[in-house]
Parts: sequence; C-alpha cells; structure tokens
Amino acid sequence: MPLRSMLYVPASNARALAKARDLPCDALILDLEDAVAPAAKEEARAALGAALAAKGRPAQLRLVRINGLDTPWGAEDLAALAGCACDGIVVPKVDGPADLDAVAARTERPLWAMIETARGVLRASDTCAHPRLSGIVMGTNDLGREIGLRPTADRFAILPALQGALLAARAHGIAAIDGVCNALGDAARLEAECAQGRDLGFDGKSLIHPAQIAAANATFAPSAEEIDLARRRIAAFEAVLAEGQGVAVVDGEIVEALHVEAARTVLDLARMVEGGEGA
Ligand SMILES: CC(C)(COP(=O)(O)OP(=O)(O)OC[C@H]1O[C@@H](n2cnc3c(N)ncnc32)[C@H](O)[C@@H]1OP(=O)(O)O)[C@@H](O)C(=O)NCCC(=O)NCCSC(=O)C[C@H](O)C(=O)O
Ligand SMILES: [Mg+2]
Repeated sequence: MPLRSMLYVPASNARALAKARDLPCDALILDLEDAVAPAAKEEARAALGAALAAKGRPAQLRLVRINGLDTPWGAEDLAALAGCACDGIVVPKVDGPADLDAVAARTERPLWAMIETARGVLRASDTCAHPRLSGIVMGTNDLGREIGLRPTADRFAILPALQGALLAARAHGIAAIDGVCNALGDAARLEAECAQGRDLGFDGKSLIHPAQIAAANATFAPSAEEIDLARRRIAAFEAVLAEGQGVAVVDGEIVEALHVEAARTVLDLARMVEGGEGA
C-alpha cells in the first residue's frame, strides 16, 4: 500500500483520535510517546484502546508509537496493546537491533523503528536488517537536538543522516518515511520538504497536522507526466526488444531494462493510489 502520508495523532487528544480514521492519510501513528505528557500517559493508553476497537479503514495503516522500554511506560504500553487491532508498533529512539529484540520478545506485531539518535543513524544498517522490521521513520526533531544542529529551511545539516538511514532501509528492502515539518501553516516550506524527501527516495512523509496531508499525498504520488513517461519508456523498450536490441531512446535519454523496472514501479504505485489502496 502507498505510504505517502503518515500522521501523528496524540492518543491524549480525543478530538484528534476521533477525526483520524476519516482523514485521507495513508497511515496513522497513534502516539503514546512524545506528544503525550507524563501525567496523561495512562488516560491516553485507555483512549487508544477504545479508538483501536473501532474498525479502521483497510486503506489506512494504523501504527502505535509506544514509549521506550527504558521508560516507566513502555512495558505497560505494550501490555495494553496485546488485544488491540493495530498494524504495527513504532519503537522510538532505536539505537540498534537490540532495542528491537526487546520489543519483539513481547509482541508478534510488525515493528517500525524511529531513527532519531546519533547511534541510531550510525547503526541503521544493523537495525534495518532486523527480521521483524517493516520500516523506519526519521525523527528529525530528536536527532537535530542530539546532534546540536541548527535547523534551516533547506535541512542542509540533516541531509547526510536522512540519506544514510534511507540507504540502510533500501539495502534491506523496507519502507522509509521522512521526518516531520514543524512549520505549521507554512505551505511553501512543507511542499519543499515533501519534494526533497521524495527526491531523496523516501516513500512518504510523517506529518503533525491534518492540513499537511494533501501536500504529502500529491508529492509522493507519481505525477501525470511521470506516468506518461513511464508508459512511453515501457512501450519504447518493448519495441526495441522485439527487434533484438536492449537500449531504447525516449525524449533524448536512454532506456534500458533497469529503467523499465523503475517505470513499472511508478505505474504500480499510481495504480495503488488510483485504486484507493491509499486514501
Ligand atoms: C499542533 C497541534 C497541537 C495543533 O492542534 P489544534 O490546535 O487542535 O489544531 P487545529 O485547531 O488546527 O486542528 C483542527 C482540527 O484538526 C484536529 N487535529 C489537529 N491535529 C491533529 C492530528 N495530529 N491528528 C488528527 N487530528 C488533528 C483537531 O483536533 C481539530 O479537530 P476539530 O476540532 O474536530 O475540527 C496538533 O496538530 C498536534 O498535536 N499535532 C501532533 C503533534 C505530535 O504528534 N507531535 C509528536 C510527533 S512529532 C515528533 O516528535 C517526531 C519525531 O519523534 C521527532 O523527533 O522528530
Ligand atoms: Mg522523536
């Protein structure tokens, strides 16, 4: 399924929880961690259980971000989720595969790792090799704080970490979701970040507000031009192949078997988006 837009929903916010399932995002991260104050953790856990009891939309992935097992709340979060219908557990601040082992020993659900520590970035390849891992989500706020970087609109300082983690995810064939755009209400900045994440190779962007969903959905879906080009590349390659050749030229650029494979991926994603497998 497409993963263009992944919205954090604080489990302590009843209105947001109620609204979330009808929002057109591809995935939700129902959050028990940083969006929930310590005093509200228990209540949030109970509200989350009730929200998960309501049937979700099949086209919308429902993940739950627990607190770390090294906090006073993590073990209880996992225990509370035992009987709940969710599609996966997001583990925060993963430094390496041992952090996933600890969670994997307590749940059979698919795992997602937040890459948001310096160690986590440096060990991303080991983490992404974990057999229970479905994907990574970049935590650019925590990572930026730990590194001590100065956030800029072009995200210049965090790009190496984003790319390193993305390479690790791709090397192990799992999904990769970009970090959030904190600038609520700054549409231009959000669009630029979405385009940057897409160009780096991410599958989608994590989001903090419903108003950010449309930009992510549009940017991470193939455009009409990309779909047209993919079709023309496939057709041109099939024509030269029938003549016993392995290279076509479309719009002045070579097309070989690998480009055709990429073109088929574009069309598959377009079909999934069009067919409502996404929101
Ligand atoms: C930032 C917010 C606190 C703003 O909330 P609010 O003041 O309620 O905004 P609005 O009045 O504009 O909301 C309009 C309606 O939309 C609903 N809403 C708002 N946000 C969400 C949401 N995230 N999911 C679902 N629904 C949402 C409101 O309830 C309103 O509904 P209604 O009244 O019925 O019309 C708030 O947006 C928010 O809390 N956002 C999430 C913040 C969060 O999750 N932060 C933690 C994750 S980010 C992070 O840390 C990533 C990583 O770990 C890292 O390190 O980088
Ligand atoms: Mg974080």
